[in-house]
Amino acid sequence: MPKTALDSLLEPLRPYTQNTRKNTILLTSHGRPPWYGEDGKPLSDAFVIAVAGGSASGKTHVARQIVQSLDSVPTVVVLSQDSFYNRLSEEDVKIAHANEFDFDHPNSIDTGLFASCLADLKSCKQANVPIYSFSEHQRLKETKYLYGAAIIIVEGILSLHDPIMRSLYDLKIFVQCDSDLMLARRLKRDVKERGRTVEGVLDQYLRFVKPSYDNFVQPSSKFADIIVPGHNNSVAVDLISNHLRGKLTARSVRFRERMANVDRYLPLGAAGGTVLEEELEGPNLIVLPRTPQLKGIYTVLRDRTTRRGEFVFFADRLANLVVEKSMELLPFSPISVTTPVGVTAKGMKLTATDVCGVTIVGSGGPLEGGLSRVIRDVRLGSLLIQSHPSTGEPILLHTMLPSCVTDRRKSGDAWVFLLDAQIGTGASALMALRVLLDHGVKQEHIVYLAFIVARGGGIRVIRRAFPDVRIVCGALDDGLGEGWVSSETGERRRTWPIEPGMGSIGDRYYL
Ligand SMILES: Nc1ncnc2c1ncn2[C@@H]1O[C@H](COP(=O)(O)OP(=O)(O)O)[C@@H](O)[C@H]1O
Ligand SMILES: Nc1ccn([C@@H]2O[C@H](COP(=O)(O)O)[C@@H](O)[C@H]2O)c(=O)n1
Repeated sequence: MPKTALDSLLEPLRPYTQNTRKNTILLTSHGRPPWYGEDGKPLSDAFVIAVAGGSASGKTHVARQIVQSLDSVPTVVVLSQDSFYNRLSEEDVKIAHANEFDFDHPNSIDTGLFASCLADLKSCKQANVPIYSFSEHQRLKETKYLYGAAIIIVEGILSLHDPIMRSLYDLKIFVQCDSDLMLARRLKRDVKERGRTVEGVLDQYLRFVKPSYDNFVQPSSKFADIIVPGHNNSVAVDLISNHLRGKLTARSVRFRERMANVDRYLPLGAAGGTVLEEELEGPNLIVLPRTPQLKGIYTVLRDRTTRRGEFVFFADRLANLVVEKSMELLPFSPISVTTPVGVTAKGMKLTATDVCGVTIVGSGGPLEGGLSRVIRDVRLGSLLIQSHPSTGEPILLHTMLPSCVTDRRKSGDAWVFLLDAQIGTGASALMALRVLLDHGVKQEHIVYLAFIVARGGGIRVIRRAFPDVRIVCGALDDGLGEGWVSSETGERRRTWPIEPGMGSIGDRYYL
């Protein structure tokens, strides 16, 4: 297949986005296009496929083949039932080591946790999935953070057994394999990969694996939409992959252009521009006061002849001002301190504990220094959002978020400064905000920091979609122009630069 501009963009990220552990595979193949509408709400759930079948029937093989043949679609996650074995007591671990524990009975699975992780991933939220060790017969302490799947493949012997799990699937597959072949494969695999002896494997097979297969696994095949053979199944996998591709194409959205031209379809109302101004100047859009000092900074930054060193100096000054202004939005409480002369002085202390910054890579960088200068040791994360070379739509290529955001127990209390130098069409901003909300961060705990926000355009869409998000910016610019750019491969696409603007702030700051 010829290499596209997007392939080149993704190449350096490959090692970070592929995890081929048996338990969970996260494969971010070609970036994630918008998964929500202009109202900011998710448009559709992730597509969930269940692959059931006996032990060593080839479920993982089928799941991996599907992942491989879907290399051109956004994000595919394989979620294995193995990750959800119940936590065992010390006593039960000993029983398991003596080959006396029944890991094939439905009661051995923490179905509640399995279903809630799957429901979260399906509804586009993150999940912290357990990691299982077959040699220790136990869940490890660490969990695997998963987020952003467009397709989820659930794989496990009992994945079609439970009715709640079944209600979460969009496509149900059963891998039908000859019993002798399954036993032969299992013997080979368990001795080689799971540290078992031949006698142990045969004993476990006769006592637990085979009875469970007959009582629970095979009967669950009646719920399957498709029965796939356990060998020579490449034709079946091709058919399934084509079906999935069709489903995803039907779900793709394009709306950067609509956001850029929002004023044409979102009427301003009878009073002309009045509605626009009201929409802009609500209490949650805070613009720095236009002092001569601030105007001076903007003059240098807007001037195309300003050299890089000077640009960086003034951008850093502006970053400090924007960050300090945004600090007013955090919760403080009164405290007293004793001064060096022994007198009590009343003061204020920041009460929010989990405060972090999330940078939109490239554009948000200049604000990152400002945040680090104002909040000592602030935790920082990043989102890599780029424009697709041919459609121009934002695509989410990588997320690296601070633990207070990725951990569901903390994200509801976290305060996040989203750092992005400018909001133009607002398409990337909408995506970044959706990512934070998917993680459970509250709208009212998000402060979007920008040097420039363009009037009209996407800011109106963002304010309508997420009215409680606070936006702090240095200036409101006139609006958006129209232009064209060419990618490395010669693909031409439309752009909407902010006017008067500062050009590409990230490029001028870093290059
Ligand atoms: N279609 C197939 N053709 C050849 N070998 C296969 C096929 N499916 C599975 N295998 C082999 O069988 C073994 C068990 O397969 P796996 O997919 O891990 O089973 P399961 O996940 O159902 O336990 C592996 O060594 C795998 O390479
Ligand atoms: N500690 C454990 C847990 C599970 N098993 C066996 O794994 C089989 C399911 O995994 P597959 O990859 O084969 O689907 C199941 O049949 C359990 O007997 C185990 O041996 N030890």
